[in-house]
Amino acid sequence: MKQLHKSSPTHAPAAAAHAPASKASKPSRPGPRSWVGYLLREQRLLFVLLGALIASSFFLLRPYLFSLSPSSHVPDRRPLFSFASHTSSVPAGFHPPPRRVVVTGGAGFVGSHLVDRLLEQGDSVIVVDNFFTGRKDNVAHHLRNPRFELLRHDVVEPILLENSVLHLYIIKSGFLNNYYKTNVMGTLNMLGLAKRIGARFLLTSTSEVYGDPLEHPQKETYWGHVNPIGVRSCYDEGKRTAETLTMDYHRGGGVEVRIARIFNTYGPRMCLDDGRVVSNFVAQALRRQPMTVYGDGKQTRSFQYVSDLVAGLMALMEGDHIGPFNLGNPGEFTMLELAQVVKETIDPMATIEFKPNTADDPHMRKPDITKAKQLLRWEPKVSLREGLPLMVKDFRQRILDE
Ligand SMILES: O=c1ccn([C@@H]2O[C@H](COP(=O)(O)OP(=O)(O)O[C@H]3OC[C@@H](O)[C@H](O)[C@H]3O)[C@@H](O)[C@H]2O)c(=O)[nH]1
Repeated sequence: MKQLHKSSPTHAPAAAAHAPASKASKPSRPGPRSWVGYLLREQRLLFVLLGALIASSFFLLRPYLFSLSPSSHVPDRRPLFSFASHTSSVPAGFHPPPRRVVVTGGAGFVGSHLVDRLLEQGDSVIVVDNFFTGRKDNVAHHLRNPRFELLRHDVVEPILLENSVLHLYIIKSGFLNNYYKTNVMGTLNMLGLAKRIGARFLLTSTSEVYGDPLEHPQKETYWGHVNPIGVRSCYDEGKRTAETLTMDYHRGGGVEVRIARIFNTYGPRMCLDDGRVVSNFVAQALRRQPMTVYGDGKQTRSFQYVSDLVAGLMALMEGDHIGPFNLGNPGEFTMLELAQVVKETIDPMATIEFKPNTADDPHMRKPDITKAKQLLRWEPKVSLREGLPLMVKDFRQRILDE
């Protein structure tokens, strides 16, 4: 622009010399031919084309320039999973820039399924995982995808990243000493990140917040029955604190948050040896070992297939409601009934073996999902008998590969 202005004085006398003649010989409104003549004289056409080129380059390059600029920390307040192009206010053909979603624990069982879904819908995903229980194999099929990044990092330490944050961490039993610290410090660090960059934050909480419930089935309004100093407290109290922190950052810090309370979930990619009941029974039956039933086996749980959970998490992120929402399958089974389903699915000759139960084990658990049905329009679709064979296929392959 400056160069164009600078060059104008050198041409000014020539332009002035032509002005009276054209005024005298032509009517006040110049016709098309005079415009053509005007443009062709003294390389004016060149300047017009140059101007058009600069303007169009600016608009074409603008999204890239903004995304590269370190000063572009403009809070992105649009929903994380935006279907904005479907709304009437957006011009047809316009596609919003894809989102960058951070999934902590994204190489884990649930996390990796969520990552599949996010990439499928066009988002870019940064997986942050410390690989304590997550496995590179779970996301290996994305390693060549330019919209996928994998970072080895423990969320207990702060991390500097940009754009949308989706917080998911699933930690297996066996790292009990780290539970509370990870739940609290990890949540705090990720909430800090979400606050700094104005991103939406999803906390994957758990049905464990209800403890050994005195209300059955459990509604989100139930405050729970938790032993604060018991062996499970590092997990259930850790998640309860994580919920508290999340609401605190929402109320005090204006962070846009969502909370899911996840009930027992199973499916392909579960850790073979995470100690959970479905993975234990399936792996034991496949290895022709007795299925270990803890206690009298009459305690109940409700088992949800992983694709149903992912659909619920997506609906929660896309929706306008903070939650908490119970995400689980209300189908309720005793552990003896579960053992029977596994037996029928894998091996009719499978046996069971009773073992002492762990302390404070909840006697029953079943989600009331009325709230999620009404507000998220979500409910699980896959029954235990439909979902279990899909998990067994994956487990059989991995056990064969051992
Ligand atoms: O081999 C086993 C393992 C477990 N069990 C029993 O199966 C029941 C379920 O135990 P799991 O360890 O699978 O799961 P829990 O219900 O204790 O916790 C689970 O609940 C909700 C999730 O958020 C948690 O991540 C998950 O650990 C318990 O009653 C347990 O005693 C067995 O009978 N045999």
